[in-house]
Amino acid sequence: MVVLSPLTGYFRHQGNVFSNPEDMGSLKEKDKKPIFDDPMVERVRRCHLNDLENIVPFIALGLLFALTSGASTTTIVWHYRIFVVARLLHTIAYIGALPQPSRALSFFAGLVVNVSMAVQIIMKNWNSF
Ligand SMILES: N[C@@H](CCC(=O)N[C@@H](CS)C(=O)NCC(=O)O)C(=O)O
Repeated sequence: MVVLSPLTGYFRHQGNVFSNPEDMGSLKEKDKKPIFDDPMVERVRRCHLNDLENIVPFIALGLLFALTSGASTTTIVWHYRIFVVARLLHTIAYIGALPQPSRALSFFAGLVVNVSMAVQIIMKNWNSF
């Protein structure tokens, strides 16, 4: 997820795809137009947004899971491992425009981990709510 911001910047500079006038200083006057529909820049931005939708909840759930669920260390670590691999594969599938269902499967693997942790946290702490 952290790499996707610089990757967006890389594709912006590669194709002179800037969205703000102040970013276009090096361009000729006729080329100084904001561009919001470059396929590669938008792809990386969608991938970044999808990471935010999934990794931010994972951080909160992963912490609560480790601290409150009572699950064994092995169970916790395997949830983390599967999530990390799933999200790396999701990024590779998205940025590489790999054929579906590669991206969908990696997305669902990460989602299952988040749902599994959420369910276990709720079940363990139900009486404390
Ligand atoms: N916000 C997502 C919700 C569903 C989702 O995350 N789907 C996965 C698997 S198909 C995905 O990679 N969506 C593409 C995206 O978020 O740009 C969307 O708009 O698609």
